Amino acid sequence: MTRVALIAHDEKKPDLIEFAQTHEAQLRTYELIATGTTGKRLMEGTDLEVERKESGPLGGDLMIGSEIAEGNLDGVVFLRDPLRAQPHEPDISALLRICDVHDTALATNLASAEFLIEGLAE
Ligand SMILES: O=C(CO)COP(=O)(O)O
Repeated sequence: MTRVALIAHDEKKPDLIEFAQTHEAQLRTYELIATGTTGKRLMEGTDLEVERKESGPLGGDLMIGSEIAEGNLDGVVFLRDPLRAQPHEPDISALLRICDVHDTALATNLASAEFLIEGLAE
């Protein structure tokens, strides 16, 4: 089954929830994983089942990166906050890097997330 990670920084969580609501039918056909707070908010805001990892600052980005390294993920939607520094910036860079190492589809804004979610359906 297609497996997709959904992650958003705090300022971008409302955008991700709205995106998930809009694409809920499509997302339901995927296995979903998320960092801790993002996963909680997704399950509160939609009827989607989401496997939750640790919160990002506590290692959640690295846990998702490790799934990529193991070949378990088909795509990542990661709505980063481009305007605020994050304390776990090295973990974020590691996740982005491992996506490129394994050629895993990665969307870091809503416009590309639309393509990713639709593209994986094909
Ligand atoms: O910090 C994050 C990604 O870098 C997201 O973590 P949360 O989903 O726990 O807020």
